[in-house]
Amino acid sequence: MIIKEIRMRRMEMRMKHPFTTSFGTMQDKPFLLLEAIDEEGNSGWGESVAFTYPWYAEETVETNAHVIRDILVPLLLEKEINHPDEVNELFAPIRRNNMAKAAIEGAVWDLYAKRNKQTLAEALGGKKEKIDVGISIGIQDSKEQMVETVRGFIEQGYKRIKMKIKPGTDIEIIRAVREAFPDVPLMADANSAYTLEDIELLKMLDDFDLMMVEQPLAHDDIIDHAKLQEELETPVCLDESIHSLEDARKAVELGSCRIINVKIGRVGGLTEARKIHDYCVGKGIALWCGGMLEAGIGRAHNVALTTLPGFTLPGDTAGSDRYWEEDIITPEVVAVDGEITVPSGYGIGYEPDLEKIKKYMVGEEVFRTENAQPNR
Ligand SMILES: O=C(O)CCC(=O)C1=CC=C[C@@H](O)[C@@H]1C(=O)O
Ligand SMILES: [Mg+2]
Repeated sequence: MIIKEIRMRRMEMRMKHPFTTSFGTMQDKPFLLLEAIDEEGNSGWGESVAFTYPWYAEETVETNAHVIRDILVPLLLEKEINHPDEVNELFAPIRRNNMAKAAIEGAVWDLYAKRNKQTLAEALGGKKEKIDVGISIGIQDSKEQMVETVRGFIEQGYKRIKMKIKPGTDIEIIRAVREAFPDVPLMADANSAYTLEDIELLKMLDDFDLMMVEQPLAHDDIIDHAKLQEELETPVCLDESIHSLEDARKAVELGSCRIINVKIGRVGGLTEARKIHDYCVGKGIALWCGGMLEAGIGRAHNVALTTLPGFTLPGDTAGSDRYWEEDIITPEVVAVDGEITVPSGYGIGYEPDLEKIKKYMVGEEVFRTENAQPNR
């Protein structure tokens, strides 16, 4: 296939509820939607997960727009692509900027699967027809509010509860939830809010039978996490520290984690995510698919990735209705009793809703050969 045109739409959507982590709170979500169009006029769709502020990673909507427009599009337009893995190779000379790369690469994966009359899950090698999903709950105003919020999601059938924690909002709130729900699969995500000086506090997490503690230490660390994992019974799960297969290999060899949260945008795309999957399966490292508060296109990619066999733990891909009054795909992603049925439609399997996309679009750039930016 030849990519003849790439459309980059700037979107602005507002989540139903604010989402608070150890970094802060967000509710408005500007993001970029990517559409890749081939020589036959077929379209594939991808979504950038970069936020407007570089608190989770170094990328932003603006850095993504620049790198996509000025660097990645010129590398891809008019190229003969036989398999989406070639996009990963084409982009390899560009350092990092993984969320920008993943947004475009995801559109090519969707296009490839559609041309091959496959679901994206099949194109990736996934076999599951349903995926188990959990829910990620932001920091709440009180432990009572957290307990009630958790109760609501347990009643909806979500298979695992992920709570955000930070110093001062950790042990007591986990204790309250564990006492209220002794058997619920429970985990905590610290988003790097602690250091090894907090090791005595972190060891207290072992009292609550957590599935894991996610990224307790620095966002770019694997050394201190290895020291922490030696002291902790609770499995450490890495998120922000893992940007590539190489990062995963080093973390596993050092013993920095027993679980990895794979996010397509953080690792640079589905090809790299699949490499991490294949490596971790061989090493007995459990995987789950993290979320970045995606709209429907990104959510659809997460569903497809989670069909791979090594994704053995419920991820953060909740239903569209958890985030949006209305999503930009039809049908929306629906979780029933903590399960999402993998769509049977070709590619991502959900139809981009062009009316809704237009409604939330605030800008668009169209790249074709005659006006693609020169590669600086
Ligand atoms: O519901 C989701 O999409 C998961 C949201 C979530 O937990 C996160 C999104 C983005 C950054 C973090 O705060 C956090 C995570 O680290 O997984
Ligand atoms: Mg995380």
